[in-house]
Amino acid sequence: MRIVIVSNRLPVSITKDKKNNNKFQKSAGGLATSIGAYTEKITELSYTWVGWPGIGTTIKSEQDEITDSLQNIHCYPVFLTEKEMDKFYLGFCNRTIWPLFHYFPTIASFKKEYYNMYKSVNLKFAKALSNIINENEDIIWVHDYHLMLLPSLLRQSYPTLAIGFFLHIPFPAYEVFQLLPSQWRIEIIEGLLGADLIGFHTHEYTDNFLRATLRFAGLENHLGVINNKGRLVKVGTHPISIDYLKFSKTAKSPSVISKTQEIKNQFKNKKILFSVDRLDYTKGILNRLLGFEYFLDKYPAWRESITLIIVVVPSRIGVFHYQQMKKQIDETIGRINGKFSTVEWTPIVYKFGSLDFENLVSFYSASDIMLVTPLRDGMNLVAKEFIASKQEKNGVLILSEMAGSAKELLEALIINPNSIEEIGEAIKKALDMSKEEQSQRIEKMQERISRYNVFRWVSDYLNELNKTTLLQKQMESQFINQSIENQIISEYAKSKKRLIMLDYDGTLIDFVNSPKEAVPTKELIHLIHRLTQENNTIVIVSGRDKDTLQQWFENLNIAIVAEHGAFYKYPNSNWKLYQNNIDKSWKNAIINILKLYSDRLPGSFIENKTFSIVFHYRNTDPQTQSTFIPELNGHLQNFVANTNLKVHKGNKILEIKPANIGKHCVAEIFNLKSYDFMLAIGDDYTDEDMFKALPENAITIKVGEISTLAKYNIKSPQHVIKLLEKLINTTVS
Ligand SMILES: Nc1ncnc2c1ncn2[C@@H]1O[C@H](COP(=O)(O)OP(=O)(O)O[C@H]2O[C@H](CO)[C@@H](O)[C@H](O)[C@H]2O)[C@@H](O)[C@H]1O
Ligand SMILES: O=P(O)(O)OC[C@H](O)CO
Repeated sequence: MRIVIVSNRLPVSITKDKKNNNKFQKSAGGLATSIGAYTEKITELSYTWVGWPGIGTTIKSEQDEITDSLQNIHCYPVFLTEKEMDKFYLGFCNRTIWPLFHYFPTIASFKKEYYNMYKSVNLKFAKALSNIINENEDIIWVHDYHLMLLPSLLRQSYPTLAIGFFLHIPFPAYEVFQLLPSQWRIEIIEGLLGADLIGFHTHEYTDNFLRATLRFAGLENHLGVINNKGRLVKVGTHPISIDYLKFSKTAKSPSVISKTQEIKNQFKNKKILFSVDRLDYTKGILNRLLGFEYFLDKYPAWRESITLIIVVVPSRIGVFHYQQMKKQIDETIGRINGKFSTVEWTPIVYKFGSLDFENLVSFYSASDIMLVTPLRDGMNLVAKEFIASKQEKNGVLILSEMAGSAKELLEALIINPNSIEEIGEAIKKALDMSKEEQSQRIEKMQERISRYNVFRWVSDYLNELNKTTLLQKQMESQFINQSIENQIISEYAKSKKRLIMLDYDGTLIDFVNSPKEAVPTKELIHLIHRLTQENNTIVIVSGRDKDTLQQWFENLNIAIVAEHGAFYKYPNSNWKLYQNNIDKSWKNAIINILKLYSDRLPGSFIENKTFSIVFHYRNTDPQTQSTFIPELNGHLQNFVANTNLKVHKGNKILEIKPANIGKHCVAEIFNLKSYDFMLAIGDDYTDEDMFKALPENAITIKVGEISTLAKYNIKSPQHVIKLLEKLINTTVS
């Protein structure tokens, strides 16, 4: 078993040294830090990490050299050209998705050329992976917003491959996701649904994704499991964490203890406020500075007794808004320092660059207050790293409620980062907090992060992925397999007189938006015609009205059962009523109720059949359906209580009909004993009546995965058609 981690960026980036030799440098950012912490200690699985090596060479010999050297550190490169990086990485990833998913829609750019390049780079990753994938051995774990189309691209070639996807940034609310052009947003959702497990940091992001899936792809979920055309996809919350022990041990190491002391000495008699981020407008660095200014203005007694150390690592400098942010940060720091500095004191100490690990932990450890103020952040690891480094259990974390980590680090001082006052007042509150309270709060947070560390995160995620693939296999085992199919074909071939009962919608043809559009294709008519050529009685057993069925199948030599059994006709004969005196007096009352609801639910309509009434809601807003339909169903159920009517919930319909009308009628209409082969296929609740009424030797098949009275399940109408074709071809050959 091998785990293949796929992310845009490899954990190392290659740069050139002065002699033009390749030099490896650790990649910055949360994804590389968190997954890197896991791969550093990985023992139970072998692994390969696939991604961009930070260099855009197109020279084959150079690429080969890089590929070879990366192999030693379990990495496999996907080379992206400068043009690809420009339109894919700086373009769609960081000018479209990043701002949009972080709720900055006004700076998001919606350029088609960016999206086209995004598609083509995702395809490039899929092709690169095809060089190394072993479908039966590998688990593929795709990471982050750069590669949201990749899961379904892989799924097309590898139907049984275990694929996980994790999004490191927020998945936004429906209204924000909706801002993407319609084709892009549906392709993104479908792209993600190629995975077996889709993970998010918080329940909020999970809910947002499930809502978008319902609205834009019409797919419902049951406890986070989506059935995507016969494939199960689990959507779940997996809050990422850190290597707690690495931080806590390093904080206690002699060299860090001594560095911590050095920092404290450097800022003697001053409280240290600390912050560290990638340069990003989402991180709320400006508001943090303004909050500090507010504090210094409002509490002048603290001046000269407090210093803010702010470290910002360069990031995505090719995007305008990042350059602009850098400029604003520089100017604001200059202005605040100009306003408050004295000969002996500079309020803000600013480093634009990276800190190595020991220095980072020393600063966490030395600081009294940590400021984490993102305007929006998927999780934010910095907050957790600070807590893990606080081995003396002193210090206060000020944390934005817009960070995913605020859902877990409840003992932090939680602030709204848009409020300069809240940031400033939180600094004051932190300074006033007793040592005892600081220690109690930190201890609780440490307990949580040490337990739920990055290794636990990985193992929980992989367990969940494994469970989902097992669930899928379990579901698959219900379906007709090759040996059952062979058995059916052989029984068919041996038999002399056959009765084949086929439901129509959802069995021979997929559901469509308007029932009138579900006209049988020429191919389907031809198939049924060929079926009737043999010693077969073919019956279409449908809930549709008799006139429609008559019109669609008029030239075929088949029997038809219409309106779920209210009417029937044998081949080449006239329609008959299954029962005389069927009561219709109830219909107006039901129609009046349904009209009230239909007026309130745009897209719904009422179908008035001879003996039943159907409320169709396929084309209505999926979100509204979830509250509206149970309400209507409840109303109807109460209304029909103590009558001989029944309300049935079908595929995006509610149908009201007399209880004694049903597809069980096939057992009476046809002389079942005269047939030596009986096959019934249907997808609907009404087909269960047919399955139940047939004798033990009948072959009954349900379309879809739902539990059923039928002997077997089959995946889809397309599979039904294939099975019927095989039956014909068997006897013909
Ligand atoms: N100046 C500096 N010097 C040295 N190290 C520095 C540094 N600035 C930042 N770092 C390190 O880089 C990492 C940053 O991770 P974050 O989670 O804070 O944000 P990021 O946006 O990169 O990650 C994305 O992925 C992570 C993981 O899923 C999510 O938490 C987050 O919301 C999402 O945006 C931390 O490990 C931090 O220590
Ligand atoms: O530097 P980037 O653009 O690869 O971003 C790194 C962050 O971890 C993104 O999640």
